[in-house]
Amino acid sequence: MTDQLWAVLAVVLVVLAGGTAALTAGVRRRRPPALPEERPASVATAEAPADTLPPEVDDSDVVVEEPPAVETERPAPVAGRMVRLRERLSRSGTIGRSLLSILSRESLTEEDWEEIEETLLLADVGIGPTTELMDRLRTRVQVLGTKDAASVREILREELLQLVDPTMDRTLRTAQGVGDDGAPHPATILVVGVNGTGKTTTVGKLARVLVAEDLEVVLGAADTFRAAAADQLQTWGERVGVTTVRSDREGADPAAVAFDAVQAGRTAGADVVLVDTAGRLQNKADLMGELGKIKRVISRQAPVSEVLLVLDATTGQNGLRQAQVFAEVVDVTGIVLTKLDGTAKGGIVVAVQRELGVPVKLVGLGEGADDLAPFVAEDFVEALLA
Ligand SMILES: Nc1nc2c(ncn2[C@@H]2O[C@H](COP(=O)(O)OP(=O)(O)OP(=O)(O)O)[C@@H](O)[C@H]2O)c(=O)[nH]1
Repeated sequence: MTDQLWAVLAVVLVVLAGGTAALTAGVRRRRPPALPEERPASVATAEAPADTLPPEVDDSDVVVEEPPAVETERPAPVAGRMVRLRERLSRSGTIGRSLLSILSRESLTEEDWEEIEETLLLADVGIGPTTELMDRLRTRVQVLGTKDAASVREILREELLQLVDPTMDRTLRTAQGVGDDGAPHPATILVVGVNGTGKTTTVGKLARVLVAEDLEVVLGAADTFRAAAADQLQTWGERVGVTTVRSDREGADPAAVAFDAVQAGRTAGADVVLVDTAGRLQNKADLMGELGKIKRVISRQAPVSEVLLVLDATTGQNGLRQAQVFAEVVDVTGIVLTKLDGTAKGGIVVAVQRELGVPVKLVGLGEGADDLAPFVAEDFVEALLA
């Protein structure tokens, strides 16, 4: 009898213990969900000041890497870089030189015009701008009485310039702003684009452009997808005495790095915070989620001043499609066209501006540290005709 009693007791205990475990597991699984990112402004203010990290963002592994106290490089002056690097555009110049030689022929046949069209399309100018330019050239060449070389060149220069659009505002927004509390905050520049387009290199070169203009810069290595990208960026920064905010953990939250970079910039009284991002394109929703979150989190401390989209000029129409995806996801304010030194497809400048309605602000003209130039429409067209 006693044995039976003990057995019943044991069964009751086992059942009770199992029930408790199940309950505990249930509680663990039913933890309250993380706070939604988008909350009404009033609630967000009540729960956390605007300049603190949102609870869903963990920055415990983000570090601020001060540059070592060594002698730093002085980057090359920025003004006139496009003129100085003009010979790097010699391949792009094929388009200008070809057009010039065709237009200079005694009388132009339909075949000549077809050749002009082909030249423009091969240089990636795009169908719309090509048709437009041809119409204008036909009219102007007809009106032109004598066909001296100088007048043909001048007509072509004017028409190409109109296509590249010298009226677009290409200035980088690098001025500090003032917050609601009256405190200054740095300009923040988010750099987006597909991996391999030269994004990290561009952020490094852009830091040098800004340092050459005597601006205080902080870098944010929010491309946490590839740990080497942070090392690469830090090296760029160290060369010119610029601090890099980064995480050593691959896959760390990019928004946390971006937030801490802007915070470090504010604390240091920096003029500009440059944030490199990963921008993986395998899924538009992911991209939108990641870049949207980075932008929102940065905005808690300072509005995003610029979103620069880095595009590889050698990728032509494919690059253009990538650009469109990014433009649908974030408000791109400027384009950086890299590797323009290695391509005859300089017409992409026109095509991308037309497609996105956003100006090309900077161009990459080589692998050297100071081979990034502010884009000047007049200098570009002159280089095409040189
Ligand atoms: N010729 C030339 N090469 C360039 C230019 N800009 C970048 N590159 C090269 O392009 C390669 C890729 O550059 P990265 O900066 O590593 O590319 P990324 O887009 O940052 O790639 P992830 O870091 O993987 O995102 C490097 O070898 C650069 O030197 C340019 O304007 N001209």
